Amino acid sequence: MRREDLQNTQRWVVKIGSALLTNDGKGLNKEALAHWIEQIVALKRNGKEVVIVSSGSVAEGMQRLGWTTRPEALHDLQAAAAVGQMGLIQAYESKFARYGIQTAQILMTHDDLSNRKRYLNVRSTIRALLEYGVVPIINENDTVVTDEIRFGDNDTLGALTANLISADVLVILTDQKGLYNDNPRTNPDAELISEAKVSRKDIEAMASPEGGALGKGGMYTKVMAAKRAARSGTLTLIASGREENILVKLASGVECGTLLIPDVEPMTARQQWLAGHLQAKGRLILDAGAVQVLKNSGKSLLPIGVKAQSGSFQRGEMVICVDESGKEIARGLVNYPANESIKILGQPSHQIASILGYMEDESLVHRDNLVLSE
Ligand SMILES: Nc1ncnc2c1ncn2[C@@H]1O[C@H](COP(=O)(O)OP(=O)(O)O)[C@@H](O)[C@H]1O
Ligand SMILES: N[C@@H](CCC(=O)OP(=O)(O)O)C(=O)O
Repeated sequence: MRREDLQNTQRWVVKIGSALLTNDGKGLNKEALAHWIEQIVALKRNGKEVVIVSSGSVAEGMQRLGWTTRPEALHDLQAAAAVGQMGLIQAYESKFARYGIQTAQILMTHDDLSNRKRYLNVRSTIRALLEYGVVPIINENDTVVTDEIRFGDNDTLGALTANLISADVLVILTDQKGLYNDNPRTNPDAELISEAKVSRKDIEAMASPEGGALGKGGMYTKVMAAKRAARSGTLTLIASGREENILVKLASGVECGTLLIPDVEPMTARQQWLAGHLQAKGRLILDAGAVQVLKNSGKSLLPIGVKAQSGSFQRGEMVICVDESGKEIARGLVNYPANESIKILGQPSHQIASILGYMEDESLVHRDNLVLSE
């Protein structure tokens, strides 16, 4: 993959972070917004499809409510987000309208993406919108999520969106020029990394979770987002939204920002959906034989290879499969609820019916519902 190849890419997800969208915490930076929109219009005229993942609702809500510091309490954050989302979407809508381009608001939660039906629905809605030339503008549905089930940062949402629509490119615009080998906010000698493969282990350590006062997740969630995006073969660009014409420059292959190249085997759409489940309800501890079978032969997980379990899960919920040292091997949807699976652990599958009185499946996790972790 070379920078010039970016000219030939088609489907882009552009994530614009809180740190960038707001004027030092005083509401939205409407001038900057107008400049990104102008560039997105240019990309569209060049034949690209663009989906925007935009933060900024909490910051805009704080401004509208006259609050100067980001509230701590969840209900206050949610109130600010509900007020601010109005302003955010108004700003996008009115600016795109000047170019005769329609926009659409999509608010998503983690639940929407882990429920297979809702996931497929939102996927076809976004595809339809793109077909009609509309620019979808996505944010987390902050008003309905609780702390345990939120994405929190929009980098993760951007990556899952890129997976959802098999985007070619995920651009993460932020307030730094890209990924540095150390946090430039605390280390003035930190150097910008122009290009790296996503499988490089050291890039995670370089990226600190410390962000600015308004952003969530810092650079760490951006690097993790690039790794997630790579599951659909999507390449990630982390770049400064403050640089003039940044999107147009990136699209024409100019070297700026950090290019994170997917160098891992892309997953199938179903595997991406499985891997995108951020919350698991339980753990299964596998013996060494089962670990090998899962890793090397792509077979289902049978109860005989499971030594222990924890957590309370229902049939069809996500569980993490770990080896005896606790290292994650795979994730998958379990075929039996916790109170039944505990009875069949270590047992051969032909015993399931006599132990439980019925047999749903001979496996605890079927291979179609299983995805290997890194
Ligand atoms: N290695 C790094 N390179 C660049 N920025 C970093 C790094 N580690 C941490 N950061 C911090 O991440 C911040 C961007 O993240 P964040 O504040 O969450 O912004 P956003 O709202 O755009 O997601 C930067 O301002 C910077 O201070
Ligand atoms: N959904 C929140 C965005 C969360 C957030 O700040 O994320 P990020 O821009 O990744 O630091 C909002 O609109 O304010």
